[in-house]
Amino acid sequence: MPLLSISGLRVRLGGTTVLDGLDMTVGAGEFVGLIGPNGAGKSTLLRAALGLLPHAGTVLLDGVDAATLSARDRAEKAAYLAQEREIAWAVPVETVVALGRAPHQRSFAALGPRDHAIVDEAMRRMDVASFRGRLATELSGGEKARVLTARALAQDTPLLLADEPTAGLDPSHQIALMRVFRELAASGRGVVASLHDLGLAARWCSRIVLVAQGRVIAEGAPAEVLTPERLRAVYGVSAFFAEAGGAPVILPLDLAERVD
Ligand SMILES: Nc1ncnc2c1ncn2[C@@H]1O[C@H](COP(=O)(O)OP(=O)(O)OP(=O)(O)O)[C@@H](O)[C@H]1O
Repeated sequence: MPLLSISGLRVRLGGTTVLDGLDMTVGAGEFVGLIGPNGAGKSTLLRAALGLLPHAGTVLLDGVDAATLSARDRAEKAAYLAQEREIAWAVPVETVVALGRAPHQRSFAALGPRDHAIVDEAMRRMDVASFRGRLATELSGGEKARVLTARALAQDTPLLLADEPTAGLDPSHQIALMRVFRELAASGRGVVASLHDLGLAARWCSRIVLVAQGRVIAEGAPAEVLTPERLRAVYGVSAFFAEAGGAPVILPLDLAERVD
C-alpha cells in the first residue's frame, strides 16, 4: 500500500489550470525528489496532496481518501514543510519544534518522555539543539529553516512532504538534510522533497519525479531522468555530468544555446 497515491489530480488557481491530471505514488522506503521549473506546479502538488487546496482527482494517504480525513488524522499520516519560512511567534526554538507533537497529544496535555525524546532527536538531526532556548524570531534565515524542518521531523509521520527544504541552507546543512531524508526512507518512511538543486537531487534521491506544465513528464532513477537532452528541453540549460562515489554528479553550466 503506497503512503501517497495521487491520480488524475487537477487544480485550478485564479482561473488557470495549474495541475492537469497528475499521477504519482510514493511508497515506504522512497526519497522522491520533485523537480521542475519555477511555476511547474510542485508546491501546488504538495499542498493539494495534503488537502490544503480544492482539487479534482484522488489523493490517498496511506490508502485513505485525504479529503475524508480530519486535520488531526491527516497530521498523523503526513508532515509538511511549507516553502515560506517565517516564524511569527517569539517563542523559544524548542517550543516551535515541540509543536510537531501537537497532533499526537490530547489538547493541552504536557509532553511525555517519548515526545521529549522525539523533539530532542529532531533538534539534533537539524543541528538546532545548541540554540534551543533562543527566540525563534531572532534566528537567521537558514536557522529558521532548520527549526521548521525539525518541527516537521518531530511530527514523526510515515510521510514527509517538504517544499524546497534545502533553500537557505549552507552546503554542510544541505548535505546533512539529504542524509536525514535518506535515513528516514531507509527506516521505512516516505519522503518527497521539491528541489531546485539538481546535483543534490541526483546524488541523494532514490527516485526523481519531473513536473512541467502541471504534469509528470518523467520519473525514475536520477540518472534516467536527468539527461542532457531533458535538462536542455525542460530548463534550457547545459550541464556537466560525471560520477563520483557511485552516485551521479550534475552541475548546470550555462544556458543552452538557442537554436532559432
Ligand atoms: N493563488 C494562486 N492564484 C493563481 N495562480 C497561482 C496561485 N498560486 C500559484 N499559482 C500559479 O500556479 C503555478 C504553479 O505554482 P507553484 O507554486 O505550484 O509552482 P512551483 O513549481 O512550486 O514553483 P517554484 O519552483 O517557483 O516554487 C504558477 O504559475 C503560479 O503562478
